[in-house]
Amino acid sequence: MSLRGFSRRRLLGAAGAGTALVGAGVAGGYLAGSSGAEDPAPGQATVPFRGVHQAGIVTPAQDRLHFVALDVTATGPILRPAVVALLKRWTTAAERMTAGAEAAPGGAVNRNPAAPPSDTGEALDLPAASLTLTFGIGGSLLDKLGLPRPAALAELPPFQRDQLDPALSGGDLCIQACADDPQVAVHAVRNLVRTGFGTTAVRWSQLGFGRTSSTSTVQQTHRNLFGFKDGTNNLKAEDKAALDEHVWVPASEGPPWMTGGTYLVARRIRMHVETWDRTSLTEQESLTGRTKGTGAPIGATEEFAPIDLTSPLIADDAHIRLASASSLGGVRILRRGYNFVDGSDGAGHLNAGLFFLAFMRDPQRQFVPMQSALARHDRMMEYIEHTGSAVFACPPGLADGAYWGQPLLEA
Ligand SMILES: C=CC1=C(C)c2cc3[nH]c(cc4nc(cc5[nH]c(cc1n2)c(C)c5CCC(=O)O)C(CCC(=O)O)=C4C)c(C)c3C=C
Ligand SMILES: [Fe+2]
Repeated sequence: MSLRGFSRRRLLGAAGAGTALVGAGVAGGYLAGSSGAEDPAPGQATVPFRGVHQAGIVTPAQDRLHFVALDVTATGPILRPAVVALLKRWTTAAERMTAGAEAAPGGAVNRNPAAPPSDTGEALDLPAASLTLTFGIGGSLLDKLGLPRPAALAELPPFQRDQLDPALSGGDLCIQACADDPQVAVHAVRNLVRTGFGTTAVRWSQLGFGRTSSTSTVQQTHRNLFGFKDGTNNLKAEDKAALDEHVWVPASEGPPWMTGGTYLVARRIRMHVETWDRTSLTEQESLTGRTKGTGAPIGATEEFAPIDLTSPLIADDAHIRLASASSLGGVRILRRGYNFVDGSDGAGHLNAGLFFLAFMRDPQRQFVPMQSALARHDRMMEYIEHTGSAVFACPPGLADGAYWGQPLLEA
């Protein structure tokens, strides 16, 4: 029986999502880095909402995304209490939905029929589908609250060939919803957005499909819309030392509310797939630095073979050379992006691309040098265009009873 089914909803009752839902998460859920050997049937899995780190970062990347950036519309003396109240409501609803329950007790059909339902209903009867909800804070919200921005949350500099649309960039808050069912991800975002009415307004949002990064060694590498395996040389959940080095903010770096958290860089990258499709296979592989079939580095046969950067077969302006840790003094990032197709552009082209999401300890020291090198020298830039950009601070995971943003707002 689905957690969203009638029996389950009655079982949870009006008050007690907390204990029951945490239990459901542990019983049926993935633990970060688990082997997957005991995974429940597809769609039935739950990912624990609380923990040391937020879910949706190193937990196995699901296949679908709905990402939303919001602005806080409350101002003046009510700003801070309104944000605190909203984050408490969001946390309660998010924890319920990640466990497969409706956004609020009573839900879609079991409340006063003369009042709007407390859940919009489109996920009734659907299981949790590994839903994760990951929350981030934009530097602009800290400015509004009169709180200092961590240096890592400074605005990104302009990069060569950026074509950023302000309407697809920035935001005071973000929520990343990932699930193995698009309807579950959309339902979660819609219900959180609805809960924010009067305090927040949607600034921009992005749907994604076909994860372009694996975040665990048990996952297969999927393909981007250029047809190449993407995520082969990504950081993986199993490499905890690398995550500590490149992803999680250590206590020594501060501020205290970010210890165990990470920063998210989001870039909406349009891919000119029609131009790409008129490019020879040899050129496609040469500018990527990998073969299209197996994903192996050019000159090797296995996908996960080490990249020999002394080889002249990997061109100086190949994507994987320019983005590699050895070309960037050891810099690495955790990629977690998705493909998108937002219809067409009215000029006979698909409005398609990669919604690039990456988590890192300090965007200024990691994303900035990497993207600077790519923007200047990457031959792939002839086929792509960065049209949206945002950076968010993603605080650490929640202990029992805590709400999203609490260490920041109650410091
Ligand atoms: C600034 C960071 C990066 C952007 C922006 C980016 C865009 C982008 N990438 C691809 C396709 C592939 N990227 C691959 C590897 C790769 N990409 C980045 C960073 C950015 N990519 C890194 C750090 C790496 C790994 C480099 C390494 O050390 O080997 C690959 C190869 C497979 C893999 O390892 O993932 C592909 C393919 C596209 C299409 C794109 C923009 C649309
Ligand atoms: Fe890349």
